[in-house]
Amino acid sequence: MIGEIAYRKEEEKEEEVEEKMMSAQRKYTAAMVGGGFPPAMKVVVVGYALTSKKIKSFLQPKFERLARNKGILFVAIDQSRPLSDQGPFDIVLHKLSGKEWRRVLEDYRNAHPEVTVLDPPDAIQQVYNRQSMLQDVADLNLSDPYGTVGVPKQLVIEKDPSSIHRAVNKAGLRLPLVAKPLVAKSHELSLAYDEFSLQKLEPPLVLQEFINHGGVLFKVYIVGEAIKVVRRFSLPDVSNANYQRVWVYRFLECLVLLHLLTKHTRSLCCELPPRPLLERLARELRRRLGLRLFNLDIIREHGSRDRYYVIDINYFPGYGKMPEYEHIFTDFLLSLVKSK
Ligand SMILES: Nc1ncnc2c1ncn2[C@@H]1O[C@H](COP(=O)(O)OP(=O)(O)OP(=O)(O)O)[C@@H](O)[C@H]1O
Ligand SMILES: O=P(O)(O)O[C@H]1[C@H](O)[C@@H](O)[C@H](OP(=O)(O)O)[C@@H](OP(=O)(O)O)[C@H]1O
Ligand SMILES: [Mg+2]
Ligand SMILES: [Mg+2]
Repeated sequence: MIGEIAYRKEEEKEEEVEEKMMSAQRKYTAAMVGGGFPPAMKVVVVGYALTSKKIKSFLQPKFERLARNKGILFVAIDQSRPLSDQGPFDIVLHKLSGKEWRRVLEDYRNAHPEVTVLDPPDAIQQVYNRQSMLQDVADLNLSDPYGTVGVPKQLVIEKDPSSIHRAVNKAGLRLPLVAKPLVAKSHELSLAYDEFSLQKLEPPLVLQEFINHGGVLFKVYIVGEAIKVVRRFSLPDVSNANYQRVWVYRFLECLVLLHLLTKHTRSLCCELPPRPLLERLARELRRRLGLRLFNLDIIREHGSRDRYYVIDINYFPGYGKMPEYEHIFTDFLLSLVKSK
């Protein structure tokens, strides 16, 4: 990768000139980095610790090229070496799992408060668990002239599938229910249409009331203060006609079915949620969650003009699918350094 090679060269040269420089300035200059950056351009060094899947979807060549032109250099973090021995970085982008890695990041944040770590590991943990994921949206209880934003009624089942039926009745949840694994990184989703199917589910999971929403979902991508909304196909509404039988099925199978059913009969129409409502929601959640890189899955209740539900929050989602992400993301990275 061009960025890595350039960076290694820079490290070697840095040793040579270190004595002369005697500067606390951590920014890289073109002279230090070598080819690629115009002379005297301050280079923002972004260390990244991402899975190979994420690197492929996020660090696309067009994005890296644009970043380079704006003076941003992406450098792969080597997990086998101490973080403090690498860099120096201006920003660290990460999405890796494991307790040990979280500890490494926390130690690094404490030792290097001058580096912006996106985002704090503890804050990310909150949205990795579906029990706590939507808590801030519920607490916010947003309601203004543009609409209301809530969360579906939900219940956590830790274990014992035979107790689900009783727990559902006690909590007053109405069927059908969406069952999602408690750990948000797992994407297997089931629909339970009646009491019989409840005992077939495998805890630990979260049960959520299914909300009819016309088969359209809004993905709201958030990058710092920027937001971008796109429409996506979603699960079709549940009616008497399509749930006379008991169905518990995997989400993938469901998506194939959905795709076949809707391909020629539907287009992604309908109005986006009002911008001021989304801006307020994003602003509040950024602050409450302590995150800058996430997206929200939002649905509008069928038959309502302004009743919205947040059903999912994803940390560092698939930005490669967000229109204009290259410009939005690079501007965001530069703004972080500027604001320091
Ligand atoms: N409460 C609900 N009411 C209606 N439909 C829902 C509900 N919850 C989820 N869905 C549907 O199921 C899909 C998957 O659910 P969800 O987004 O929670 O799962 P996920 O695996 O975390 O998805 P992602 O890939 O976005 O991380 C949604 O995109 C939506 O189509
Ligand atoms: O952007 P949306 O449609 O919300 O979907 C994302 C998921 O929510 C993320 O969990 C995926 O990222 P990870 O594979 O890093 O978990 C992410 O993977 P990607 O970055 O490889 O596209 C997406 O699948
Ligand atoms: Mg989702
Ligand atoms: Mg999700």
